[in-house]
Amino acid sequence: MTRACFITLEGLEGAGKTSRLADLKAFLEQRGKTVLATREPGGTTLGERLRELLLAPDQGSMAPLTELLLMFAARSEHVARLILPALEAGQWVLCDRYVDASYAYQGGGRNLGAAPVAALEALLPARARPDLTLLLDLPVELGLARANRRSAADRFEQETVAFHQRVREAYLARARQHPLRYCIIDAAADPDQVQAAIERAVERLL
Ligand SMILES: Nc1ncnc2c1ncn2[C@@H]1O[C@H](COP(=O)(O)OP(=O)(O)O)[C@@H](O)[C@H]1O
Ligand SMILES: Cc1cn([C@H]2C[C@H](O)[C@@H](COP(=O)(O)OP(=O)(O)O)O2)c(=O)[nH]c1=O
Repeated sequence: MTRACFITLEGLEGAGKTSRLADLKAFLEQRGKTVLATREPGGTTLGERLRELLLAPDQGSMAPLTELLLMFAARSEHVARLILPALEAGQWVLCDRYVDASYAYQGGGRNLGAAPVAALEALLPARARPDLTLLLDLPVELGLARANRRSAADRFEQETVAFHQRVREAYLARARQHPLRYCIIDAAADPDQVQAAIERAVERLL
């Protein structure tokens, strides 16, 4: 039996992470895996409460470091209570956003840089490092247009195009720094093509 894997989906708003995660869960279950699908910020009761604070449009701005620390507070709870126990029980874990989102949004979008994110990441256990990160990449305007069609804008979706451009660039820089872990997927393509590319990438872990 192969070891349970930890797979993260990353990308801009509207990239298709939520839709593809559901299909990927079904694909893995067809292969006989038990799968936990979860998201960040969130996943636990406390994490979902922190998510509400972090995303509420009427929250207004917060200091970038406060935002980063709240993301990691939610993540610490998520890792300890959900992700590690699932992996240790042999379940595959699929997570809609994870540490790389902090590099992209707080490090890149909010201009904090990578150092504070790396310092917090170092506090997480080694087993909580993803085996594969699927970066659903697409132009900013396309992602925001899709996200706006879906629902009212949250605190991040209200940000400028320039903010989201920095987020995208920070994600692509992470992918260049971690070429073995990352797989960049063209998320502007049709859903079927995106799903096929994801399944090819995941097949290597099976
Ligand atoms: N490849 C695609 N082409 C066109 N529309 C898509 C594609 N993938 C997702 N969508 C649509 O875009 C919107 C955002 O998708 P979603 O999965 O919620 O993205 P995310 O979780 O990355 O923000 C949804 O309305 C979804 O149906
Ligand atoms: C996990 C994480 C998320 N975020 C942001 C990115 C998203 O805008 C938001 C989560 O919203 P979410 O609804 O999950 O994103 P999407 O619209 O793509 O489905 O939180 C960070 O800024 N840093 C982080 O570490």
